[in-house]
Amino acid sequence: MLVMKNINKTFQTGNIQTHALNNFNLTVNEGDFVSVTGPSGSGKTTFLNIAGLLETYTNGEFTLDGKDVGQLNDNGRSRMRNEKIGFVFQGFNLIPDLNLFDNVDVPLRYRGFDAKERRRRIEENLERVGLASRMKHLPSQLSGGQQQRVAIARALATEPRFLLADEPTGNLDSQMAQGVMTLLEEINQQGTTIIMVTHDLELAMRAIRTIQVRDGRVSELDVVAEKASA
Ligand SMILES: Nc1ncnc2c1ncn2[C@@H]1O[C@H](COP(=O)(O)OP(=O)(O)OP(=O)(O)O)[C@@H](O)[C@H]1O
Repeated sequence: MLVMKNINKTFQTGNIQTHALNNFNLTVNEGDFVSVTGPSGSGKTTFLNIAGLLETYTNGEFTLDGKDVGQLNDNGRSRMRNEKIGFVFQGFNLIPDLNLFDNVDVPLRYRGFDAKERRRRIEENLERVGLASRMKHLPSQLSGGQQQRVAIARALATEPRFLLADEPTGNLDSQMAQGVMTLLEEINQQGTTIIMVTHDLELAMRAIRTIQVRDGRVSELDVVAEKASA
């Protein structure tokens, strides 16, 4: 469970202060699929980076699975991030010289799993995203949608509780975007909590909850959840 209470984030650039988050409040429960929409510059990526422990916040309360994130130092944050969080980005961020197997292996090597366990996780997760038969291919030999699937397999290989996705379909045409969204829904149904930033309202509305960020705060909550239970 992720709880943010009155989170503020101010960036200082020279003399200019930017209040990226202003008393941002959000609770994300285990098993949620939350989509985050809102205008450009409203604070969506800042929120996601704080939620994913990539960035610190200026003040407020943030607890992740009951742990007070504000009490953690850099090492503590990294450990928690490695343990609990997987990321998917708009640009896939695959390593071009490595085949799919080796791309998914990167975070597993980093985490120190033995070769047998790594192989099990790589095969299982490439299977999950429908690319088990392409393990020896390079990213450049795949479509954009397939590359994003590999990035999702890589994120899932460490078995994170939370999958955070920043515009995961932003580089994909509509059909591929729908396919990636369907995959994310399956992953969510299998138990991973997902938070996804997107400009695509149609995709956003497919999530269990849709929130809108405006001027660094949550302005509207649970449109879809209300609709679904109506
Ligand atoms: N490292 C930084 N230094 C200074 N200002 C920043 C930094 N990162 C973000 N900002 C500012 O914080 C505000 C929120 O940015 P953020 O990237 O979170 O918005 P966003 O909603 O994700 O936008 P977009 O939809 O365009 O990606 C913006 O005004 C942005 O310029």
